[in-house]
Amino acid sequence: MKRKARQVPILQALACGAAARQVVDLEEASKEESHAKSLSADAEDPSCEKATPEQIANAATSCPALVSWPLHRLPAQPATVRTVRVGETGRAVSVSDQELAAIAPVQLIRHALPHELADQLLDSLLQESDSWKASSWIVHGNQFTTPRTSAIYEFAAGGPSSSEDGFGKEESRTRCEPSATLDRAADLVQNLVRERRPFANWAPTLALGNRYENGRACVGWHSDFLNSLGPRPIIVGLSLGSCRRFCLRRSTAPDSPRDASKTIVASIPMPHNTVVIMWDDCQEEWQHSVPRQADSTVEKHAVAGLVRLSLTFRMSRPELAQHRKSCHCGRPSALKSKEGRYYLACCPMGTSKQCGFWEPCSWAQEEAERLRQKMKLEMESLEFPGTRAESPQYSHRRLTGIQEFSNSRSRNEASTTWNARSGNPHVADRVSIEISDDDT
Ligand SMILES: O=C(O)CCC(=O)C(=O)O
Ligand SMILES: [Fe+2]
Repeated sequence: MKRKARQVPILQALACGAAARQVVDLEEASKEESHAKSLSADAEDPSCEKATPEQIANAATSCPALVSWPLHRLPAQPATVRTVRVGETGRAVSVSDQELAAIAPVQLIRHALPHELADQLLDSLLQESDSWKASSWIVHGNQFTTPRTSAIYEFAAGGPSSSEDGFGKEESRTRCEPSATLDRAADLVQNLVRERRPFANWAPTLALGNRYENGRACVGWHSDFLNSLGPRPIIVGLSLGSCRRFCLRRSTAPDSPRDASKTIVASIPMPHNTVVIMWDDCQEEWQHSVPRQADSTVEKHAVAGLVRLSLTFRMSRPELAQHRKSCHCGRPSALKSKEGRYYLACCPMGTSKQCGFWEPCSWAQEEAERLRQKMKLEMESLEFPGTRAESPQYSHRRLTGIQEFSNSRSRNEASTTWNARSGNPHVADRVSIEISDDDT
């Protein structure tokens, strides 16, 4: 892969953390969610900035779900799956990585890279990330700074400028040269996707690095910009260093009217060298975040300590440049999606202000539909063990929520079945899913 070096802008990041299967009492799950809401914020939501270390510590103390999470507090042996129902507000269940793929359009890969490579990448990025910068933006006249630092690594020479991706020039995001180690990691990440979706022809052209110094560093609920990626992109996150939680929530009304008032929130501890592939419904229909955590709940890495680094690998599509459209303010507008509709909007960064530009984006709507049909045909032509619905990329559609999963078998049976499939289950292979009546 070729390299470039320069300054770039961007506004998002993602993350993940450790390992654990932990069931959270629903009442506490809701508390945790509301803490997540108040303590972590979207790149566009400055509230992420506001919590002080004391508030974080207090929140963790008053929220058992947060304090009971860390891996080192979990039993050494895999625990059994437990579901707690509290009133009618929802419930939380522990699920395996495979089960998660049946609920959300993501796939987790543990020990994703050869260990030496992951460790080497961590070592080099720990050093390089000293030069990474936080970004700032202005809302209602107030300046906010991201509670993490980041940088762009561009692999493909001649690809579209990151500025078209919301990584705008005016943000002066650090742009770094990918090392040979990162190039190799990018190639392997590409293979991980291609093994699962050969027809997607996915190849990362850039990676956004995020450094989370400690539990206060976070990224709030967001979906990634689609500008240069186009609709329904595949985005792959690699976690290095300490173990933080990577959260997903369904941001659109589910298909089934029965579930319309429900929100599914997955909280995924992701240890060093774990990959999450966000498949092509993920940016459109789900949001992700790396919420704040009390330092005492972050499982440290032997070398990185509390520091977590993430790289999100993305593929730009130069042919989409023709569709670029400027805001009233003259800067590139951002392509976004909400509830299945694509639109272009002003997305101020740096010191610029929101100009109010907004319009539906018909080409993206058509492109999304084209890609959906293409995938459907290609998935059908592939041979999966079992039915098409068994494919991880499709299986989440089969369920309107975890309730089908929960109802379809006894929870203990489910646990046994899935554990048996995944061999000797490790605590890292469990995630927690919450369903609440909270409206996103
Ligand atoms: O650090 C992470 O895993 C999340 C980063 C992220 O959401 C992003 O880069 O857009
Ligand atoms: Fe993101």
